[in-house]
Amino acid sequence: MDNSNLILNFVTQGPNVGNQSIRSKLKEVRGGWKEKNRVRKSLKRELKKSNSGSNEISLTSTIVEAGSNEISLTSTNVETGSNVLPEKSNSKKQSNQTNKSSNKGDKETLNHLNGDSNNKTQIISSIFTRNPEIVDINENKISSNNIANNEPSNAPINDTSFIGMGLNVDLVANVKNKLGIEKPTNVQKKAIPFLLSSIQNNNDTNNKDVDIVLQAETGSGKTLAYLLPIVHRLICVTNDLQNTDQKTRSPLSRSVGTLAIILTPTRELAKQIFSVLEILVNIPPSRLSDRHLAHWIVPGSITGGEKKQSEKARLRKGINILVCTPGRLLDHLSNTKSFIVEHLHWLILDEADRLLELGFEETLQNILKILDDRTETGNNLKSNLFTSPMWPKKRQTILCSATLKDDVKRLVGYSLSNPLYVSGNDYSKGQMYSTPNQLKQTYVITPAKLRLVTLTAILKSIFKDKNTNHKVIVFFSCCDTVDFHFDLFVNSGNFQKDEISNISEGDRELIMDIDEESHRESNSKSKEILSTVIPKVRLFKLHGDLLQRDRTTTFNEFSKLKSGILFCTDVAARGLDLPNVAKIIQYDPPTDLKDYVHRVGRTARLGKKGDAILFLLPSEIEYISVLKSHEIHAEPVQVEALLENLVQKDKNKDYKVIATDIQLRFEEYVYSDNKCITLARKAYSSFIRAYATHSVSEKHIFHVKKLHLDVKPKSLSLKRMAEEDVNDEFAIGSYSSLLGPTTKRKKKG
Ligand SMILES: Nc1ncnc2c1ncn2[C@@H]1O[C@H](COP(=O)(O)OP(=O)(O)OP(=O)(O)O)[C@@H](O)[C@H]1O
Repeated sequence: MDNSNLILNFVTQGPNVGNQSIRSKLKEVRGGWKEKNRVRKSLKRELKKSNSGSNEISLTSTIVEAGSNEISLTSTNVETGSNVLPEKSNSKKQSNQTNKSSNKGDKETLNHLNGDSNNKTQIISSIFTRNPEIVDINENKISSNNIANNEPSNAPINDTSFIGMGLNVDLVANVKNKLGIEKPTNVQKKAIPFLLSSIQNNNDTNNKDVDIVLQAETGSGKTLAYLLPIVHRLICVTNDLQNTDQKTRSPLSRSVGTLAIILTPTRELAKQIFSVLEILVNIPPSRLSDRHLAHWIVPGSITGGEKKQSEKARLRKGINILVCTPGRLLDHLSNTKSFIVEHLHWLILDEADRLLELGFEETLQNILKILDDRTETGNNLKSNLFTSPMWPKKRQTILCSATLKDDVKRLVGYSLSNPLYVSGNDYSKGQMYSTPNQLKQTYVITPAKLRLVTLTAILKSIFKDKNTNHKVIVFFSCCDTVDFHFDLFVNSGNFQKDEISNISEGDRELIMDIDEESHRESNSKSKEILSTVIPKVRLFKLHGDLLQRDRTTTFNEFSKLKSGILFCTDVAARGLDLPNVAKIIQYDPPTDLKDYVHRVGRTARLGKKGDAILFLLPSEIEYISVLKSHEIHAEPVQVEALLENLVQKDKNKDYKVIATDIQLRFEEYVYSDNKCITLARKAYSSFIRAYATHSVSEKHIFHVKKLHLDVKPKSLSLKRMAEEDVNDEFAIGSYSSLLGPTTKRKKKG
């Protein structure tokens, strides 16, 4: 046989034939895993020879194309005694045959190979057969002028400057030098003057230090919109005090306690805000004098990631601007006596919708009550430190949100008094959501069986040019699906099927242990995790079940990175500023519309271009109308067009053949190891649970019952799933339609 066209065939035996002897012989082998692997392979070869006449044959074949790294693989179970030997043939003819035979009912697609159909039958997974018909009711309703108005809506604007708005010159210079920010965005232009109002509109008592609701689309710079005025006012207060009391440099110190609290829903966001704050207050000596303008201001972040005692110690010393998460704040307000909040002047509720969504409403109410009781503002402040007109006359509360749903409005009702609504956009007719104009939004209706290969096709096409940098975020609905797909994309590309697929469970466990050893060894050498499915691309995962330390590392690394893929849950959807993300893939639709807005908002930030694609099942098409009713317009993309991206090198190849090969490789990988199967099963059940959490208003589109009807018309139902939960085959079969693998399996052992 020619090396350039190497075909390997492995024939599986009945589950226990010869396995005992392999296992016992392997145990006798001395030496490391490499030696054991070598012996195992030779034993397997012997075993194969001696059993070549067996009646029940499960056949798998691997075609290795010389000169190419791409390994294509097909497999299935054959129930006759015929020995099936696929050969590499004219690939185009082969794919044509695949197409023609694609309707052959319950058996997997039969592919009679060119020229010798009598005894050479290749059977491939039928991911292209019996898929529901896709009727896109939205397609012809979309007119091109609805799509991605190219004028960026969240970009900095040229007609105003920060100095023109009244901000301190040195603060503005600092922002320019350290953050490269020169011009305000629309929301900053609108909000900052109101937040400086004590200074700007001193005579206008109606317009002084009002509470503010800040609603602006994602990536429009809301953080600086509230941080800049606070730091500015503290600088002005310092200057005022220095002018009245020339002898002291500044009588204000960190011991004055906490003057501003910024509440955020997640630790990541708290850390992000804190790092911006550190930059803002670290102003070099003024060009006009040698004074450090804000030297006394100590920012701090308390998010529960460290020991409570050390948090207490930091609070005792004094944190003037505190960024924190609600649970920890309430804890310290209730239990840390040295936590001084009597002089609090600003309270910011950032990502307010997310705060509520994570169930913090009661915590927020308790925090507000304690702060109301303990805060002394305006005339109640006895110290001379607070006589400057630059202090807000009362505690100013600012609520930020990219979306304004009813729960947020309720929160506004009891936490803000007579608030002023400032919006970065021209929200029309009670519009609650807005996405950046320049964001290109698309959707693809994908039959369940094609989801995984479609995702692979998109990722492969994005990274096909090795010299271009891309950052991509893929959103999943739950932690377990992130874990499963992460493992699949990290390991399945290197998976050598011949290593393990044809041996018993007992031997498999032994061998998997050996292989894990080697895997651990290679992983400890390199900290970077590369995908083997999308070669040479770094892969990250981020979700709430990971250790905080790992989450922080991932966030930091992915932020700095030029090229890579992040698999994540909605933990990364809110507020996180991950620079230069080019594409968002919503592999699982969001469980709430506002999550859609936040997810796509990780790209197209600050006027930059961005792309977002949403995966929908055929039963979920109506979701596009829901988006449209909220002025969110997405353009359809055909699944076939995306899959054609799989044909990269050999243009004569049929994308269906390649997609099937990829799918089967995934399947073989999943079936190779009990751990993978467990991951898959967990992913499946968590996926179903997450699916059940779609909001009531969208239940008619995303209903678990619909999902089952759509996914496996004949055999699937939730009840059946529960009964059969112990059965790997069934679980994987069910899972497969939704998450990936689709080949029907014979139950082993
Ligand atoms: N005027 C500006 N010009 C250029 N860049 C800016 C400007 N204002 C803020 N930025 C930068 O834009 C990025 C996004 O800002 P920020 O995180 O505050 O946006 P956001 O509106 O809060 O977004 P999200 O709703 O997604 O949380 C940050 O990296 C920030 O440094």
